[in-house]
Amino acid sequence: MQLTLDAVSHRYADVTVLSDISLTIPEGQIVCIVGPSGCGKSTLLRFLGGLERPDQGQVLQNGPVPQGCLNPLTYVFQDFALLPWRDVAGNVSLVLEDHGIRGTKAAAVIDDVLARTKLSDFRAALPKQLSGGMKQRVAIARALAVNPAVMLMDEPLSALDAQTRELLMDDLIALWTRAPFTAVYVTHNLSEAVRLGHKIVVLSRRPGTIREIVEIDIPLTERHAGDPVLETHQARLWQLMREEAEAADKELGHV
Ligand SMILES: Nc1ncnc2c1ncn2[C@@H]1O[C@H](COP(=O)(O)OP(=O)(O)OP(=O)(O)O)[C@@H](O)[C@H]1O
Repeated sequence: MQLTLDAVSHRYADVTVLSDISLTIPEGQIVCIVGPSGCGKSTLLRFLGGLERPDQGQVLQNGPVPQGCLNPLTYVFQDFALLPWRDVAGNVSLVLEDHGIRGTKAAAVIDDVLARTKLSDFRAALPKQLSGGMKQRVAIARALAVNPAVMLMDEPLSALDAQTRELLMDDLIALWTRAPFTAVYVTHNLSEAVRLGHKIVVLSRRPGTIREIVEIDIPLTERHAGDPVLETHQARLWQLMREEAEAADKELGHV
């Protein structure tokens, strides 16, 4: 399934948050969204997920959902959002129970997603026994269990330390390579964006408009830290972000 934002604008009271955003999220691609704090990235994600509706413009879903899809638009949050009293398998099972899937059918899905996220040996662990990286793996396993059409990821790695982030990025790339998924991935971290994004959308300061879309056509498996092409892309993104931050700073200086 492909998602399209068509001329989306939105205000909260007297604050215009987003202005005239038109964007396509193609099936099988990871689209990263970067931009200064408060420019409307999470708001955009809520519109894409149908949690809120924009004042103007539309969010369109085109094409069929994957076979066996239980929840077409599934979120992965920064804070993992796991139930502390349920073990790893129980947290994944919850989303299946919501759809009436139990017993051997549920067990097969749980086994599959835990294997894909390297959690098979931790199925009986409680969240408090897991590191941050492992908790986020559980959240990703839970998202995969519903076989979503699009994963909406709101800064999924930003609560993790740098080494864990690297490992999780490798895991996401391995998951995508095995079975390409569609994702919208909000991040502040430009090195994450150039490692994971097929397309990187740079939003301006509030009201968020599309400043530039950077496409990177290097296969995800060939993107390595320190790659000069990726560093050039990252430098370009930083230049754009810096201009926005400086402009925001100057505006505040005039208040
Ligand atoms: N429900 C709401 N009611 C009123 N204002 C809101 C609401 N949700 C968001 N805002 C405002 O809209 C603006 C954009 O918020 P949003 O969280 O989408 O930005 P963001 O780019 O994700 O920010 P950050 O990078 O800091 O996470 C902010 O000024 C925020 O205060």
